[in-house]
Amino acid sequence: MIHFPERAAFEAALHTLPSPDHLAIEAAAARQGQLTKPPGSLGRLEDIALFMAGWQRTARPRIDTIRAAVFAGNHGVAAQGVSAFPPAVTAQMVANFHAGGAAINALARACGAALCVVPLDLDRPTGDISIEAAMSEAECLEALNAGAAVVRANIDLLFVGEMGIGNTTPATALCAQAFGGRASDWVGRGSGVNDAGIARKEQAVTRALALHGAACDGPFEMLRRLGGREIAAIAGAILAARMEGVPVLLDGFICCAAIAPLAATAPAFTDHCLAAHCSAEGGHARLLEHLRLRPLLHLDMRLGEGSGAAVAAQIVRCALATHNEMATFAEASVSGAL
Ligand SMILES: Cc1cc2ncn([C@H]3O[C@H](COP(=O)(O)O)[C@@H](O)[C@H]3O)c2cc1C
Ligand SMILES: O=C(O)c1cccnc1
Repeated sequence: MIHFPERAAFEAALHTLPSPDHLAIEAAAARQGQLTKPPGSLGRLEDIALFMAGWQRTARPRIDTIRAAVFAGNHGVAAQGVSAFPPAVTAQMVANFHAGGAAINALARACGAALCVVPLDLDRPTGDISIEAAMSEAECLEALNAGAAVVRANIDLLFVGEMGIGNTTPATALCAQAFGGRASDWVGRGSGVNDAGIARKEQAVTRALALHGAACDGPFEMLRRLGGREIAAIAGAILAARMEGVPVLLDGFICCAAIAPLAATAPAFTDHCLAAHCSAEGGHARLLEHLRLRPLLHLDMRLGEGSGAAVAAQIVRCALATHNEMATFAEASVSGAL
């Protein structure tokens, strides 16, 4: 299991990222060329099969074990009136996850993912980023490691989600800090705030950037000052997945914002990630461009929890079903191209 004993270990890992197995990708591409279909006719399903082959280091990638992890945290900045819902909803939704009644429960069942729910100190909201750092160094490290702890090398596909009332506000701040621009370039309605709420959110993010911007000298400091526990946990999980060679399906705005500091430092960071969907949240399309990822789906979803990733996991299943189960031209005695 991956563990980051200190901040330096987390940042060093970003400079020694493993690459996919190019021989496995070539072998998988050769197989794709022999299957009973015109070359390229399965479009991005073929790309997904090659992606999975590269990270699983085999020409015949599998999808027996899908792990979904939902991290939950509470945010001091919620006190600024940046969400349409009260902070108590975070813990209430965690209870709903445990009871099996949330969207992610239904969607994880539908795609055959084993779901784990990881509440992170819900009784202790992080610091309000508009007036102080979200976390101490120890708290941030603990959250990163809580994320890394859900990853095992034998997982075929990982996706992560989050629950945290107010968390689109730190997510917005992380995007602006990592990739530039003003709060207004990245802000959106989150759980459904009205115009006055958007104005408060923009102001909170602008204050946070002015307060912390100059001190954000790397990805750890960005996550510590501007993030939150569930956001740092997502970053830790996705980095640990890379270190273990586990491919990842990214979910919506918050999930992608969590890795913005990592991708801004190491642009190849997202190589082991597929973007499940483009959320309806204002800044997500722009964020995906900065992450150099093309989303698989546009379903106007804006929920989080890993919900979009769970839907896209079915597409990954379809990609591997065709890749592994189709007959070749020779096996089926079908004539090849003229
Ligand atoms: C009942 C409920 C379930 C949710 N599940 C995910 N979110 C999503 O909404 C929150 C972010 O939006 P904001 O920044 O506006 O608070 C996060 O918890 C996110 O996961 C939910 C929100 C609510 C209200
Ligand atoms: O894109 C998301 O994941 C999202 C958007 C709004 C609220 N919660 C999550």
